Amino acid sequence: MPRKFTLEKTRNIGIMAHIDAGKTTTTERILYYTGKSHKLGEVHEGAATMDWMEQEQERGITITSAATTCEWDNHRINIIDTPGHVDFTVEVERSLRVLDGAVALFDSVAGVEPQSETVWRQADKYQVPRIAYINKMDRIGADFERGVQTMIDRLGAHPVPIQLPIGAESEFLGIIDLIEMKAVVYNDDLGKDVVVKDIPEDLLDEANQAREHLLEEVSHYDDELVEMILEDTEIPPARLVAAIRKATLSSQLTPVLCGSSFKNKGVQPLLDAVIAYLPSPLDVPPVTGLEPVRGGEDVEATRNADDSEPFSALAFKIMADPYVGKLTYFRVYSGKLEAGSRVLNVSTGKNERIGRILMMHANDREDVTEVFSGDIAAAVGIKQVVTGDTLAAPDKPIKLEAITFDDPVISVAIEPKTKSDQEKMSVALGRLAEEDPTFQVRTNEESGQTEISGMGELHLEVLVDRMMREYKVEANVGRPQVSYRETVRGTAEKVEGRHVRQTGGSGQYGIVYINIEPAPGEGFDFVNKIKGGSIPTEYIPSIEKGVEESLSNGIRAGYPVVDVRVTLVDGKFHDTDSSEIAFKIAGSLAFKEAARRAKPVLLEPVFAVEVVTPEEYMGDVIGDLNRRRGRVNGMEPRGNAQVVSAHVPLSEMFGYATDVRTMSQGRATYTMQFDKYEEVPPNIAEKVIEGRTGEPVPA
Ligand SMILES: Nc1nc2c(ncn2[C@@H]2O[C@H](COP(=O)(O)OP(=O)(O)OP(=O)(O)O)[C@@H](O)[C@H]2O)c(=O)[nH]1
Repeated sequence: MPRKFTLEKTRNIGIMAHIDAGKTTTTERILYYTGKSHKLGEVHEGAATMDWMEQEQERGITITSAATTCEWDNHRINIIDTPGHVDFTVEVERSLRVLDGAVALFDSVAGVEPQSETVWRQADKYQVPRIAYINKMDRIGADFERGVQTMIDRLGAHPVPIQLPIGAESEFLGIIDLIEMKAVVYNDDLGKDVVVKDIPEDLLDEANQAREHLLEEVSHYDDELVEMILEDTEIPPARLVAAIRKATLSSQLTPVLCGSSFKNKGVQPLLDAVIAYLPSPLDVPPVTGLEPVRGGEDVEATRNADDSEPFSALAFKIMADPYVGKLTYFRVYSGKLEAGSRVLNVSTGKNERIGRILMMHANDREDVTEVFSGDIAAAVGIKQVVTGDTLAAPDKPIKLEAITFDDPVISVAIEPKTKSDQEKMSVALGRLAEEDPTFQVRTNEESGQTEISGMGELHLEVLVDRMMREYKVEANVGRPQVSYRETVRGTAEKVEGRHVRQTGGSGQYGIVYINIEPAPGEGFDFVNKIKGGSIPTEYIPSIEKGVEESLSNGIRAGYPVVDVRVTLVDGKFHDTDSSEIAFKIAGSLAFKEAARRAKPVLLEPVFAVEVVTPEEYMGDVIGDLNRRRGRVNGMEPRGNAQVVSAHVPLSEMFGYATDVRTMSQGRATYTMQFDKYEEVPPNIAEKVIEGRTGEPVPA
């Protein structure tokens, strides 16, 4: 079966938005107009087709990113759903990795909100070309110009309107298209009665100015356009579109559109803009990766978006599906893949048979026999796979760069209610962890309890909820605990680790000397400076292993140790009594002693918190943040409210949702996101250590 759409006519896009900006509604409308969904569902009444998970409907937030395929104007658009809540940044990261372009969606009243900032920066990191859509133009307080200004102020972006709104709030009637210089007026709220006409007299001046601004901005990136402007040549719309496209693809500017998805105004022009300005798979650089070489070092290689190249794809999402089992969402970068054929999971080294290939639509799925480069689809039948694995042609493998994720910052203990729950629980947790790399499961060595950890309270809540509902596990859930870390602030030199047992039989003999020092941002670094063979090379890896094992057991409180450099400087061995195990133990002992001497400290996750509150509660909000050990960084007016931004340790933020509501009679809202690890003040560190180890706090 030949491909239905050429690569030029394919768009892989994401919609990035702050929570509640209207992403679900907009996606719904897109699916409606592209004919894949037949009724307009009001999101919070549970009819929305994208938010198919129960929890999502109840909470009204989009949690999992599913890829949805639709068609518009003879193009295929794959929409990779990206969530707006920072507890799910992993979803954002993974979708940014596989999409080629994005629609950044903003609320016309709030403008750019804090979490849009996070996502925007992530998109900068992956150099994703974007167009912006200022939604909710029908809301009271809607202000297109201010929305655009906040993109400059808060994102440092280069927004250029290619549309203007006609009216605002309840008077929002449609848009002015600055390319065609026409008015698009919606006569109803269903998006059915649309007329294109001349720009209304009273908006003509404004439209001309905006058009001039657009031409000026775009001409910075197009010399020929400058000439046309200077010579007063009429610029054909297609010529202008091409110039905007070029500047958008190189991320030099962001075209801005507007609308009201809820009132069905502006959605079709948005779809047109996706096709006009966002990249096809051919417009983004070819992927690079490493090609394994038998018996040698891997070599760098690229794969072009081309069906005749060897098959390569990235698995970006694994989902347990109640009907077909495990679904692996993947993006094909090169080549093609037939259902029933074999691929190599380059990351595991195992060959896997692809059972079925499915194209996912919002509310149905279509079996396809073949997928081509640039496609996004889901495979059934891959046994061993995790997010970020590369799938490739077995005879021409390549390993694409894996997706990187932050470590979890929060954990809870969970205890199954009965013996049969115990088994179900381990299956459920295993599956959920497979789907979500920022969700980890471990057994606490001391208590024997199962601990799960993730990126925030909500993240864990949702996962526990899914475990109970989808896998019918009954369990008691403990209170959320912060994931602390340990590190050293000082140094220690030539610290001995001695493991010597020579009481008959073959003894054990290993002595090592190490230095330890802080290594900010490096995780763990091991340096071998053994000279003159004081320890034979074959024992060095065992010493490193011994040190590494100690790292995970902590120094004072049993939390993982990070950002240290350990240098092996000297040692002693015995011809017959030395062994790998003896050196491993010596390494571990040396580390424990050295770390203890090098000013160990406890680190805690600190979150960037932004509270939006009416002026009259600002004093209370700030006072409360101070009591939570928060550092208030600034305040600024936004509309008729005040925005307070602060850094607050996660351990002090439990229950904040309720407290802030009580404090402000329900009127203040807040957002928080992980920022960095910082040292815990000594008096508090003592309490944490006591709580963890049961050791008394010194008076
Ligand atoms: N007035 C108005 N309300 C809108 C518009 N678009 C969406 N909404 C409303 O805004 C609320 C949030 O919309 P959603 O589509 O769920 O927002 P979202 O960005 O998907 O939110 P999450 O899934 O929670 O991240 C809903 O009550 C919508 O009805 C719009 O254009 N105008």
